[in-house]
Amino acid sequence: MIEAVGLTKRYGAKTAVHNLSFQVRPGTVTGFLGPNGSGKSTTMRMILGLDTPTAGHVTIGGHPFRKLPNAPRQVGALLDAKAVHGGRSARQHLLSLAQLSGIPARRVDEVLGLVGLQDVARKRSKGFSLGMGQRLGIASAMLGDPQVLLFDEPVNGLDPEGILWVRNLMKQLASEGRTVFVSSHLMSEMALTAEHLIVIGRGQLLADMNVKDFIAANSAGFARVRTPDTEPGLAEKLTAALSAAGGQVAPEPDGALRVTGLALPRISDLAHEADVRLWELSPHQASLEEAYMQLTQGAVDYRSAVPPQVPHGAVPPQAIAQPPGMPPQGYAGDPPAGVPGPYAGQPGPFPGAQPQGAPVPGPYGPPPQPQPHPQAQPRPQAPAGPPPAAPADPTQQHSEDAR
Ligand SMILES: Nc1ncnc2c1ncn2[C@@H]1O[C@H](COP(=O)(O)OP(=O)(O)OP(=O)(O)O)[C@@H](O)[C@H]1O
Repeated sequence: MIEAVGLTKRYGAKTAVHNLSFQVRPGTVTGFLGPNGSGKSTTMRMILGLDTPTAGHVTIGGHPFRKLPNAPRQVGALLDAKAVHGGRSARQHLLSLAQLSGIPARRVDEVLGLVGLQDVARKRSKGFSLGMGQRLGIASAMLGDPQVLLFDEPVNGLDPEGILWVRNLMKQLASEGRTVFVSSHLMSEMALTAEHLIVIGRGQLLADMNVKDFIAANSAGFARVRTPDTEPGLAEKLTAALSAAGGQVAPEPDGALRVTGLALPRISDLAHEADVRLWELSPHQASLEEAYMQLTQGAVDYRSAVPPQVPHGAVPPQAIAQPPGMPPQGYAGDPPAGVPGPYAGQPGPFPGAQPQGAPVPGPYGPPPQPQPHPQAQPRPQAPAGPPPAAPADPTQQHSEDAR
């Protein structure tokens, strides 16, 4: 298990990570999400002993990485796939890592086969594509058959077959009882890969919960209702009836109606009372991407000049409070100065965080109201995994000194 407590990292005046506390448990793929510059890589580097926290601490199996007995044999990481000597072949690269950690050469050939690089094993890695580099990085991480694995953007540059392979690999590793912590910007992929999410924005914890709860907590479900196309005027009649009953009704591009604020049975009854036949009445839930965009709206440091639309089914924009010690910054899309965000003035160490264990809104009820957030959600203990065997050398990745 990885455990961070009050983890903080400042680079001069810049606070990259602020008072971050979370646990990454074995037996589950835990996704690590956050906008660009939110502190994911910094957090991963601190976990791997490559950066020293300004305050707080982070441990793996109860020990700081640097004090782990035979750390490289217990923890594997992919931080930067380009951190490879380009003049060496894939096999030479892995062999040198293996030799440093006392891993037999046959394991090198095993992992090359595992990641599908056996045919190019003797080619210089500088000719590798982005996807091949990612596979080599994953091979390095898995070289020691470690119990704890960290992957920073592992599917970056992979083709659809490669993405599917990484997804299955992560799940397989977790099902073996390993701790798998993976960052990604691809929400659709995270929704398929991770069971649990840790979301940060501007270095602060925004959410620590399972994917299903995360979507429910950060988006409102809706109903799609369709009246017969053959009978003009029915949609308007139904809209009037639903609106009078307190529902919010919006047209969908295909002519159906999107209804929030009313439960499905109530919509059905109201349609019946208004003598409106229905061709469709179906429940819908926002996607992880919609929920994520909604949660992190106030915590995005870098965005295009044209801000994205707030997705349908998502809760209203939320402001992420600035942590103490962080310089005031102006962000496109932030609430105007002086307008308190919904979390302003709320107690607790993570003012921008989402509640865990808070009542999850009904799928067709009003959007959820933000709450102060306890920092850890109780999760069932995963079964113990196989003992760690051999190394991957995260210190091959760029270090604090190198930055
Ligand atoms: N060595 C450093 N010196 C100064 N500032 C740094 C250093 N490393 C990171 N930062 C800053 O800390 C913040 C967090 O950076 P970090 O790379 O951890 O974010 P990230 O979430 O991994 O971003 P991305 O998704 O773009 O990879 C950024 O503002 C970054 O510029």
